[in-house]
Amino acid sequence: MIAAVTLRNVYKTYQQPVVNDLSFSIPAGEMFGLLGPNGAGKTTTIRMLTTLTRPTQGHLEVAGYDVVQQRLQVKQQIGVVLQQISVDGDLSVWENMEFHGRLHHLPNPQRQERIHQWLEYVELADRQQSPAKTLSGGMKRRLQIARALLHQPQVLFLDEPTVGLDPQTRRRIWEILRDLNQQGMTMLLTTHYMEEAEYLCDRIGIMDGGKLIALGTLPEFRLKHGAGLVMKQAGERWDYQFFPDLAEANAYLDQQPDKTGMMVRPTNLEDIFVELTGRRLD
Ligand SMILES: Nc1ncnc2c1ncn2[C@@H]1O[C@H](COP(=O)(O)OP(=O)(O)OP(=O)(O)O)[C@@H](O)[C@H]1O
Repeated sequence: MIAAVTLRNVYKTYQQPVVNDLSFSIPAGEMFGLLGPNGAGKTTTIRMLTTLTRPTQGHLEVAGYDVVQQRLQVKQQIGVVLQQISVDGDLSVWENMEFHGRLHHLPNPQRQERIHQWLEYVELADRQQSPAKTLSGGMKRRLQIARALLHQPQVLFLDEPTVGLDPQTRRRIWEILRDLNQQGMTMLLTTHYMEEAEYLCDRIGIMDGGKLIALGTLPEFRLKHGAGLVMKQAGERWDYQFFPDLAEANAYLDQQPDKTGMMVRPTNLEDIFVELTGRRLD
């Protein structure tokens, strides 16, 4: 399998290391999620991969190009959806697309065709003349996604794509991302929503304090840490006990003479994060 994204021993240091010896790769076609709490180093990792900031040390490759030595080629191969909504509010939806298309030197009539195609795809065709500032948060995010796809990138980077959106709008964005991935788009997204990583991502890298502390699929994590969980309320906090599966967790609960404040449920990513770090994601 060809790697679409590779990081080898990557560091970024400001006053202190914020990305600390990061190594992983993403095969072409994969939807990869970087999960971690605020300040874990996820945005900095995306900023390095998308040429927005240089690594202090280490090797980064995207679509076969060296991110430091071949910035221009990398920029042509990537689409980027940043956390801050970066559409120009005074320009219309169409003009935002047009501006991006011209930046990427897309010739006409191809540029017009693609703008039509992607605005249809994200269901913004009927708003193409509206100033972008009049769009809802979810629509602006969809415009960012359409714009990022205009020059047909091989890899799409999304930093917290659904942060601040209501659950219904979040679902809509998830469907778009999933569909794009099914069409073959490689994606790296960062999130601190465990449901987002669970729902969307083939593989998940868990980051904390600039380091990758776990890497795998959710079933792999469950196999390693236990797929069944018994939670027991202990005053203000909950004690967690992991079991290989739900049946064993239930069997354990059945044996307890006093089941007050105890419950059984399947293990999720947040539980695994807590198990690994002793803290919650938020
Ligand atoms: N330009 C900068 N100068 C100094 N420190 C920075 C800079 N950019 C980021 N940091 C620090 O690096 C650390 C990691 O930040 P980063 O934004 O990568 O984390 P994150 O996991 O993406 O969190 P969030 O979800 O809040 O964006 C933080 O402590 C942040 O304050």
